[in-house]
Amino acid sequence: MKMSQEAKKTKLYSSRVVYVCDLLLFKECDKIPNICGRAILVHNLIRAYDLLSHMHLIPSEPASEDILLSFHSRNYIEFLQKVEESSDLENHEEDLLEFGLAYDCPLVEGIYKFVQSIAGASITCAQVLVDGLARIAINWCGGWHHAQRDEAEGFCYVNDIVLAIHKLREKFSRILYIDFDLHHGNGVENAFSFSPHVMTLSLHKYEPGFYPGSGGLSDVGLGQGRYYTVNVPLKEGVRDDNYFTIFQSIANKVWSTFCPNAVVVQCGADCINGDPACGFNLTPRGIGRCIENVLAWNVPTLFLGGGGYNLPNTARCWTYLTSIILGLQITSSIPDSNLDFMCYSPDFELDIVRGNRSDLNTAEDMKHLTETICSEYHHT
Ligand SMILES: O=C(CCc1ccccc1NC(=O)c1cccc(C(F)(F)F)c1)NO
Ligand SMILES: [Zn+2]
Repeated sequence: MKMSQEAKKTKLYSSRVVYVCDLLLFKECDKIPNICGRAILVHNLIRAYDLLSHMHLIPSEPASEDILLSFHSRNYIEFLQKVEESSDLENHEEDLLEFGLAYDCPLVEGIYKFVQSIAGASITCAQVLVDGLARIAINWCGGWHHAQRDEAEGFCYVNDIVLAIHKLREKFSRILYIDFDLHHGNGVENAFSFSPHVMTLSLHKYEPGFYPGSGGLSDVGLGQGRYYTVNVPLKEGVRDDNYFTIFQSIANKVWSTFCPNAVVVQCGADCINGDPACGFNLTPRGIGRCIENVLAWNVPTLFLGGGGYNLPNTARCWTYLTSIILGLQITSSIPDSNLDFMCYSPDFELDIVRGNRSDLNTAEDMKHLTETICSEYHHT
């Protein structure tokens, strides 16, 4: 049967990798606490390694009010619009607190435009996958997994991930969300805990008093969504081998039982050795092996950023992951054409080696986690 022009175009794109390249978005991203300058640092390193020429660069469209309301409450969105216009913030004190706009989510300048921009980038990527214009999309300015429907939380002002998954649901019936960030992806899990169409899989540090505190082994989803929430609570110091082994076991079980037709991956880099969060002892190679597993599934996949407070290391990590996604080998010596070359001193190497701190996860811990999680499927 003769291929139509349109089908040929889509066929052509379906092997493509789309990358959100938008200087306005990078500027908005700088407003997020503690990661000022990170977005452009990541972009500059990806460019210095000449990876941009292998991707289809797209600008980001700000999210409309309607799209934001597909997850967030009208109260929250209207408050953001109101507070952006008003100059006298004094008598909004208690409202600010009610919507989480305090402490780790201080009010940022032009907050509504900021939220439209941050959410819009991930939704733009989801739209590209829905339209079949590419099989893979990357937005390193996304991944804000703590935001709840009616409040900001944990540096997350809008849940771009939930909004992107909601957009993907227009075309895909079973979506797997994978969260590699050091912290539990509570906002995304909460949004879909009752849904059998979205499976959320989060690997994170889990110990008394560690933020956000949710994501225990017994947290398996609710109602129709029971057993469509998977949590892998880990102790501190986990290393690449333990992490990859348990991810591979669970991911392959999830693949064969849930059969996702689209995947969203949050690649928060605060799980990497050297991050001030100082939780895990992973290297980008460890996460790289996990996403190679995901790439082998060959279904539409959206890659997002997230945490990552050692800015040069986060740039190293996401540049390395971009090369894995593209299937390209890149040199470990940072190109001296890079604008921020001095940030990568003293080694000027892309590789991040693991630390010597011990992995508190014993072989028994890992065996127990794997058996408990992989045996869950006998119920369904
Ligand atoms: O990374 C996060 C947010 C973590 C968070 C939530 C609520 C309150 C504080 C934090 N911040 C940190 O855990 C943290 C860890 C290391 C370094 C920093 C930094 F931003 F101050 F550098 C912050 N989620 O994936
Ligand atoms: Zn985090």
